[in-house]
Amino acid sequence: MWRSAARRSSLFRRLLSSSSSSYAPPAVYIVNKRGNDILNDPWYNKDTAFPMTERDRLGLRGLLPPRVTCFEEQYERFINSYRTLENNMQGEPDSTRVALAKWKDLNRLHSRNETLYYRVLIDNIEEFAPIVYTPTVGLVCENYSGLFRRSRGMYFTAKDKGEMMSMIYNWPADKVDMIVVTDGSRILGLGDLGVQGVGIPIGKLDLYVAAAGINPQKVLPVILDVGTNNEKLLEDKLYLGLRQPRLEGEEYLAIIDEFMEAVRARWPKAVVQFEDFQMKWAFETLERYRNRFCMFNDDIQGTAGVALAGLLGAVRAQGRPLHDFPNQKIVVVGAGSAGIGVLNKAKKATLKMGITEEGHNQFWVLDKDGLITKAREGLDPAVASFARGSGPNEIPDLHEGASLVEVVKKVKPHVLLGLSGVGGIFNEEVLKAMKESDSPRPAVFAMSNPTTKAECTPDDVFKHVGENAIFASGSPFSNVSLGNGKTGYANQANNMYLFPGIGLGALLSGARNISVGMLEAGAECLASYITDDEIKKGILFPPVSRHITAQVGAAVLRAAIAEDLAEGCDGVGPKELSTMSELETVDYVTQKMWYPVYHPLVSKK
Ligand SMILES: NC(=O)c1ccc[n+]([C@@H]2O[C@H](COP(=O)([O-])OP(=O)(O)OC[C@H]3O[C@@H](n4cnc5c(N)ncnc54)[C@H](O)[C@@H]3O)[C@@H](O)[C@H]2O)c1
Ligand SMILES: O=C(O)C[C@H](O)C(=O)O
Ligand SMILES: [Mg+2]
Repeated sequence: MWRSAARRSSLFRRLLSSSSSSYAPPAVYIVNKRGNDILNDPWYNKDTAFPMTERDRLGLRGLLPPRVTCFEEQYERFINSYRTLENNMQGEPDSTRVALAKWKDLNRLHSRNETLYYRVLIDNIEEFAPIVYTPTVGLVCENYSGLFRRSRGMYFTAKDKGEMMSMIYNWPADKVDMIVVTDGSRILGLGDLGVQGVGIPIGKLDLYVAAAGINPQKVLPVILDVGTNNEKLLEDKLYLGLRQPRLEGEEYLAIIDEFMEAVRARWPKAVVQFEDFQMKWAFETLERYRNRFCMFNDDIQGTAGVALAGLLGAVRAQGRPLHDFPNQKIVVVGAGSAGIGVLNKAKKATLKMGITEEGHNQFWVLDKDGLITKAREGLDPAVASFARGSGPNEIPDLHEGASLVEVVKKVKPHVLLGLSGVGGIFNEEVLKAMKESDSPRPAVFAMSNPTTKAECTPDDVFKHVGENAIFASGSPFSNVSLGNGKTGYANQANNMYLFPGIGLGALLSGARNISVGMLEAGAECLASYITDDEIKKGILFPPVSRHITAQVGAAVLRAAIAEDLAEGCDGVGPKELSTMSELETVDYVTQKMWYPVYHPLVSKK
């Protein structure tokens, strides 16, 4: 039913005032503990910022140094000590040591005082994302068993079959909104890291808190330890996971099924993000659960939306209209879960622009065996519609298994996109061949993570392809100075621009499941976020922030409403959500974001 604008905005104000706004005075928290138990709980701990009245109320008098400091002083103290650490490590030749030292410093704060930790992270997200997330998180996973100090998240293993329904109640929080789960089988481009892969859900959820304002009390990192096929880990005496080969087939699926059912039983409205599953299980689990649970696979679906935004940006950067996209020649290196996800999404965009299923002809796909053609033995059905044939539209001599350099030389692509997990594969010869691209602004996307697995660096691209090139990578690199005050932009093309907004939009809509339309709405929002001026400079993506997440989240939420998938959240039903204008939805999503401030504490005892 139509409502007047005035009624609508009064309803909207009411909804906002009932939400946990960052601008409202902080609510009082009732605490079930006293004394040291509070200081040892990072959620409640304020360190030296407990006021004297609270120290009296909570049995803290005498347990802390006498001077009460304010939040700002604590913040400054942390940042200063972090800067000292940085200075002390300057000149250290081993960059691994430096990265791990920074990660440990942040991790210690995370374990001690969550309010301070998340404020530091939110305020300095560009500086700290590379430490708590890609690329340092890769290093952390590789060394996890040695670095382990304090458990974070839940571990469900092959030995827990039949127990998960009760185990899930061991998690202390009553409500969980966001779960990121991995089986550790394909951690970034580092392969099977078994139980050590738990670092990935932890890092992804840190971004959920920082960029999407999900309450850290309501996030749950999960590792499903079904064994590992990594021989080195199996022989490592420090390894903390099950020492057995990975479960396969029905045995494997039974574990994942049981976990999903346990989640549904305790938190039926939680959003579950699948992360870093090896290709076969990534696709199989997505198909198995996408219509039954509110879940998505970030590597397939999140990456696809980010890559498509980048591909459309590359069209705009040439001064071409978007409907020119089907004429762009795109070479994709890597036909795994991420590569196939990107190809399917890009093909869908082409079909939307009026190209027929038989008529699309813009992709050349390579995997570890070279160019994929219809002559490939045992052609994977997932890649079949991208396999090159031998018709009149084909470039002669581009045979099955052709090498990357041959393909680039003959195709002269507009875009070269890597999701191969092979560091340096876009070598000098390949990049020099890209210089002959048919595009005036050849684009190179080296999307593999972490940094050591990037297909090339921005320095190589601006040197060998030319200053007009466009560059994006999965892990962060610094911009390149091209002389004469000109900058070569090193964009970061990482699914971190989308997954926080997808999860947030799905959560606030209370969606039954995450549809293609919801994902498309998020991706379209990201693609239109950058202005023409920025695109002309070669800037394809915005810095990750709450602003972009709120926009993406609102787009996802509205799509859920439009598709009648929304059931509402926190007492705000689909009807109320559907009366909000686009702008009001963005405001609503922003206001629902958790923001770290100290709350007055009152003891229950
Ligand atoms: N930037 C992002 O947002 C993002 C998102 C998802 C994945 N990734 C990265 O993409 C990489 C691949 O992920 P995935 O899930 O698709 O892995 P995957 O194991 O499923 O697929 C890897 C693919 O690369 C191919 N490959 C291996 N060696 C090759 C070579 N020498 N030449 C050409 N192709 C080769 C394999 O045959 C396979 O098709 C990882 O490094 C991952 O970190 C990045
Ligand atoms: O984790 C990332 O940084 C991106 C992506 O999900 C990956 O698997 O590489
Ligand atoms: Mg991933």
